[in-house]
Amino acid sequence: MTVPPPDRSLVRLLSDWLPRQRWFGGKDVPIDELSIGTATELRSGDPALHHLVLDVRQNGATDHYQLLLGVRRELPERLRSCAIGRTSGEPAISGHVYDAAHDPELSSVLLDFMANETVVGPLRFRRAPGTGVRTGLEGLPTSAEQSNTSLIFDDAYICKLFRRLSPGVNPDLEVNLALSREGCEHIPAVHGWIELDPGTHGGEPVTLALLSEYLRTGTDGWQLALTSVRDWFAQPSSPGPAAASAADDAGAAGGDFAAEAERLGAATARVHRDLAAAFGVTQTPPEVLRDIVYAMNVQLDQVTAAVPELRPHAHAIREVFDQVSAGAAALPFQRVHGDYHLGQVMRTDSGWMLLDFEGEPARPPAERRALAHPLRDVAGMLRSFEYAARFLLVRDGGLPEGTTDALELRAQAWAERNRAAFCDGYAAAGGPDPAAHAALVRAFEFDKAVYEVRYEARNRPSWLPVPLRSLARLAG
Ligand SMILES: Nc1ncnc2c1ncn2[C@@H]1O[C@H](COP(=O)(O)OP(=O)(O)O)[C@@H](O)[C@H]1O
Ligand SMILES: O=P(O)(O)O[C@H]1O[C@H](CO)[C@@H](O[C@H]2O[C@H](CO)[C@@H](O)[C@H](O)[C@H]2O)[C@H](O)[C@H]1O
Repeated sequence: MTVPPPDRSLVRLLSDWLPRQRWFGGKDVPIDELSIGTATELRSGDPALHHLVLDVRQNGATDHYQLLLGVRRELPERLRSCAIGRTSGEPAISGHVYDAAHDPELSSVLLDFMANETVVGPLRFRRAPGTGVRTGLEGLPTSAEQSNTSLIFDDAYICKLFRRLSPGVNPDLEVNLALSREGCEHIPAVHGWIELDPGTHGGEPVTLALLSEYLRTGTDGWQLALTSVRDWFAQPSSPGPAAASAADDAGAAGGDFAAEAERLGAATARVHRDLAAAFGVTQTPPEVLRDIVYAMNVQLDQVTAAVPELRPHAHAIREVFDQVSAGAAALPFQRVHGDYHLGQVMRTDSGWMLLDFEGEPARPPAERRALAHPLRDVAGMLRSFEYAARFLLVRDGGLPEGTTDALELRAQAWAERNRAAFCDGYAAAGGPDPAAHAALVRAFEFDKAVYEVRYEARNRPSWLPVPLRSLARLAG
């Protein structure tokens, strides 16, 4: 017999539960105070559904997280894994409370409200102009490890609930709507969104969720790339000098990804073209690039202080940054993806689709929407080819003794071949040629790798060797 959990106040339960969630951004800092900013009842009865905005104070700053809170008198077995606890003394929210994103009976309310453009308290449910939203569908969260939580409704829609809320319109919604207006073929259609009226605080509505077309025929770029790397690792070794034969054979191996990488490069260039058309291009003076390099150095200092394993590479990284600063010139800046990697793209029947224009989750909102050089995205994807190639080498504590060196060479060959194919596709489709801006791309790559070191140290410590190993190689 299971012993029922003790009754506790909702705020105390949430303070215990929140730091254990993958999407919680402040895991490495203790919570000083948690309070409920807004609570909106979306459905009464048993089960009931409440929308909460949690104000979480850490290190003197307050972040806002949203939570769909389910409340039931009895918690069925299938919902135990998302239990938060049992509340007492809260007349409005009393009973077993849990993360209702995992409860299809409750998540269907979101779709119904978007279809009908319902307004409940400060919450506004919106339908995208010229589209419909089917009702009565139940949503279940994807199994993907994410910074947000996405619910799939009957293979028709995917609804991304932004967990950490930023002020104003979320760039993912803003960019997707703008690209739709440009007729961009490389994004899924937007069907609706949910926003929070800022009320007496003024300002723009805060985006809470984005409802998009579910790409039924889509396969995640990361999974496709990993399959290709696995095939490549499984090929029998070739005779001849190891490095040369590895590089030559990366093309001949089964599951070659290079043609896909090239098409992905072309799709990326076309999305950059549409972003430029939608938001404009600004010629920035050299000082802007020097400011960016300054910010790269600040991040490097912070991450080096927090993650000692980065220290041996810091000097070499700084030299790459300084080189760009010294040769800074005027450059065309525009809106970009901002957190571009293989997990953000899907291969469908009709080609590559780009997802998640939210920018890097750890960066402040203003930085995420800032104009940037499009090669910053290119560098992000180049890092991702490195990640895919190296992931199998460090997974589960690494490979057996003796196998690592040969596979390192193979991993490197796979990464090089696909990085080159991606850059060729990008330049051929009209993007700025990465080869002609090699120093800039290298600096962007190093900056991204430093970001990844912090990201992995905070979120997936067992992955930390992936960016560290490629930094060791890139930094020489
Ligand atoms: N429109 C879509 N159709 C099918 N799957 C999708 C769609 N959008 C996202 N996904 C899946 O969900 C995952 C995470 O989506 P993403 O927008 O990147 O969320 P997050 O910001 O939380 O990382 C993607 O890697 C993809 O597997
Ligand atoms: O997709 P998110 O917006 O949540 O982005 C964050 O998480 C990513 C991992 O899920 C992280 O990406 C890093 O790991 C990927 C493999 O899982 C790899 O393809 C990327 O190149 C690497 O940067 C991303 O940095 C982070 O912001």
